Amino acid sequence: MASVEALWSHVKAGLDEKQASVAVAAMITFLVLVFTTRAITGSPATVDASGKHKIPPSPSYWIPFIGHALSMASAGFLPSLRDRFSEGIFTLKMAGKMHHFIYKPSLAAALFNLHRPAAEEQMLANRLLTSTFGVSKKDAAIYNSIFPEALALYKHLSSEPGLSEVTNAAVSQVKQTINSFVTFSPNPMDQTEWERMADVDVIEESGPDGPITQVDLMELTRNYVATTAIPGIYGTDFVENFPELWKWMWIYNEAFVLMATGVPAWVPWPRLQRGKLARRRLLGYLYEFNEAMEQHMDGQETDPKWQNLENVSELVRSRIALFRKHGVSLAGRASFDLALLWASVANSNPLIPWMLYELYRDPVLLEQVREEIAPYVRAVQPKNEFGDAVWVPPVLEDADIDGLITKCPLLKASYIETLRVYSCGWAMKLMYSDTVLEGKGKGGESYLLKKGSYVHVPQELHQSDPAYFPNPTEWQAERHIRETVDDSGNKVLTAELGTMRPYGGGLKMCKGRQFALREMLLYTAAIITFYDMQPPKGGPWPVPRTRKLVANKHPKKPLKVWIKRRKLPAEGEAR
Ligand code: HEM
Repeated sequence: MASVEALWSHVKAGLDEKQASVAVAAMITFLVLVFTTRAITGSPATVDASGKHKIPPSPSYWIPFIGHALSMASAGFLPSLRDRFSEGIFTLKMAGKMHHFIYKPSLAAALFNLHRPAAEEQMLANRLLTSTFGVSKKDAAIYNSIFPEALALYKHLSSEPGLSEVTNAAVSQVKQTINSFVTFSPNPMDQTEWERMADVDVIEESGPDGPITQVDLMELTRNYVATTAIPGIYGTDFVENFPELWKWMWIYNEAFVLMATGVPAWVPWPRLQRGKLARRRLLGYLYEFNEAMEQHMDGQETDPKWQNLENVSELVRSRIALFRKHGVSLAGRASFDLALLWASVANSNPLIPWMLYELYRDPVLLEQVREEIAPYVRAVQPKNEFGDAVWVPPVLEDADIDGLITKCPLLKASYIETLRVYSCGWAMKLMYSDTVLEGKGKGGESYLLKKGSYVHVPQELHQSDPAYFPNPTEWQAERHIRETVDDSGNKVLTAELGTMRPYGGGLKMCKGRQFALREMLLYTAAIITFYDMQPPKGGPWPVPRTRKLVANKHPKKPLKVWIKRRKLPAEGEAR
């Protein structure tokens, strides 16, 4: 108080009497406005004019028009409102618009299951296509007119035979490369691209337990997964021809939200400027790829660096065919491919290092998972006929993905818990007409969402809700395990997503979710089979501080680990 008075006398000293009275009047007007706003805004849940539907509750705010917008910067703001409003929905006012936030699973399900025209569902996403992926207005209009057809092509990713083709391509890549996930070579010429990006440092070349390497786990894993999983979608040439692809992708990802919120290009924000440069590079690569695909599909000769285009997936081929048929420009195709490529790596790849981190820091669970997956990830050490001086790489003979999904509940529960703790997807919809959300179940209320209001489902609000997940900040895979009894009376353990919806829902639901499940189980299972990890120099595992990056959490500082090879059963040896 004393400092406010001191400040005020300082201000007064610099003003003449007339100026001072204007300043006093302005300040009083402002305070009256702010306190009146605070007094008249905010309300508990009320009912609409018909008396049938509820209007969601809303907290009060201080500043007219701006409303709650400033409070959104605080990480604890939305969780505090979740704990205050038990209805599962509340409304905030920001920049003059109503924004409803939903965190009760039944209301989120009701929102996702609304039968709205496809064009309405796509309308907001169209803005992203332009602001973030750089689609021109002309190509966006064409896409709008062919949206249902474009959407239908995702069957080549989400159902058979496409799903198996993409998954088998990843399995085949993992078989070929798992031994060079870490090469343990101090010579950069012999290291892989994903190692060089992970600040690799060989600690010991030939200790009693074999070589040890220090790496940044996030960088190593997300780049390894991108380099070996994406050939199944974009073919091998695309990934091999652009070794800097992933470097630019992660720089672009850092600026994704700034681009999505439409921060103008001229704002000198270094992260935004770097993101725009990265987008130019990525679009350049994808343009070149599309040019080569154009020639390939027309039966023309391509540059020798594009000799393996026949292994591009049916999903990508059929999209190009559709875009060609409807006159989407090559630049437009590059932008739509950027959207698909980004969706394919940005969400799942950073979750795999988190799953590894959580498993390695729980040695008991790690051993249980290793035991559970052993029949489905068959890895052996071939006979060494050259003596100890020569290292013979172990072999990943087979990875049975169906077995991992259906017979390994602890692994699957670890995947679900990793999604719960580390993913923070956010679905957003605009109401083009007054809409009633019918909450299902006992005591399910219906809510009226007015035309022109926005509806958000920040998945994290539910995923961190202690009412559903006790001690929500703790990673506990076992919480997702359920025991059931099968037809023969045997106990069966299963793990399901339950009330969680990390992939969204309805028409816009993630089209890569089936592949993401397979990818996360495959890579985690292969890596924990072939490698051991520990914190650098031993000791307890650090608990990294995190920041949100688009739809995932990322470590604020590099997540360094020491990695060494695991001893695998010798060929022909009983397990
Ligand atoms: C765990 C990993 C993943 C998560 C949590 C995730 C989540 C999501 C979410 C929340 C959406 C938006 C839904 C909406 O707008 O309501 C989405 C869209 C999409 N995802 Fe994923 N995703 C993951 C992995 C993948 C992968 C690996 C692929 C491709 C291989 C993929 C392809 C897509 C596509 C193409 C869309 C856009 C669909 C459209 O435009 O309608 N996703 N994803």
